[in-house]
Amino acid sequence: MAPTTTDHPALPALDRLDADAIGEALDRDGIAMPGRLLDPEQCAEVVDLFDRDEVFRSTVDMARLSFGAGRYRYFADPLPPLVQELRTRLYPGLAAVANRWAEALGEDGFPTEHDELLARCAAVGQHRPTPLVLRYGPGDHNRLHQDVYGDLTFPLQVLIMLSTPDVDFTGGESVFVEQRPRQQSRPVVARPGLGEAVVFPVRYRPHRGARGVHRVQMRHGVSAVHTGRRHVLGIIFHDAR
Ligand SMILES: O=C(O)CCC(=O)C(=O)O
Ligand SMILES: [Fe+2]
Repeated sequence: MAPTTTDHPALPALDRLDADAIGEALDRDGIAMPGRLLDPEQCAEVVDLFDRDEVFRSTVDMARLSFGAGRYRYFADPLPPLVQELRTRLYPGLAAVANRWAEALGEDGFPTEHDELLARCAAVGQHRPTPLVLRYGPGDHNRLHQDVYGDLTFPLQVLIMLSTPDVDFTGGESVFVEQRPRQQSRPVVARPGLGEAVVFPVRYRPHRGARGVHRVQMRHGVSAVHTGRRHVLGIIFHDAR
């Protein structure tokens, strides 16, 4: 079992996360930026994993699938300890937000602990881990998409920037597009710094409008990297079919 203590020295920032503030930012802005979760050495550690074939279960050439351009790799089980700990410890606070959303939308809720979510995924045939690392070079980009991997979708995900914007790369903004019923799309752009996280909806979030609560759909992607290399760690909480 990976450590799940709340005082693990490797990730002190996780102890300071404020789930209420994250929920408020998501409701207001569509995304939340809770600050730096990984220090520069930890970012470098995850980037270095990218070239180690044995820690990944599969690799996607984004151009081949018309997803954009660049490469990403899904970690194999067991996840590297840092990734495992991020996924396990980020989950409970986000589950509180997810459950508030589920209630607003009249949907089924989610368990309070991540291992229980994984058990539910396994029960519907979703066994394969979804955390991934993405690498983009000049011209590479990621088309707007939603990270759905089966019937069971946990509604929030997290990306962590592993490179330093304007130093390691230029361009490559994280782009989010919201779609409300009968409205034009709303773009949101994030430029997380090294080690910083962005929390965002996988598919949609509830919004209370004049006619009651409705779903605001969201897709995310990345604008073209102009120069250098951009690495990102993606933490998706449900497993894949
Ligand atoms: O590279 C990014 O900023 C986004 C990566 C992505 O699609 C994800 O984390 O799900
Ligand atoms: Fe994604």
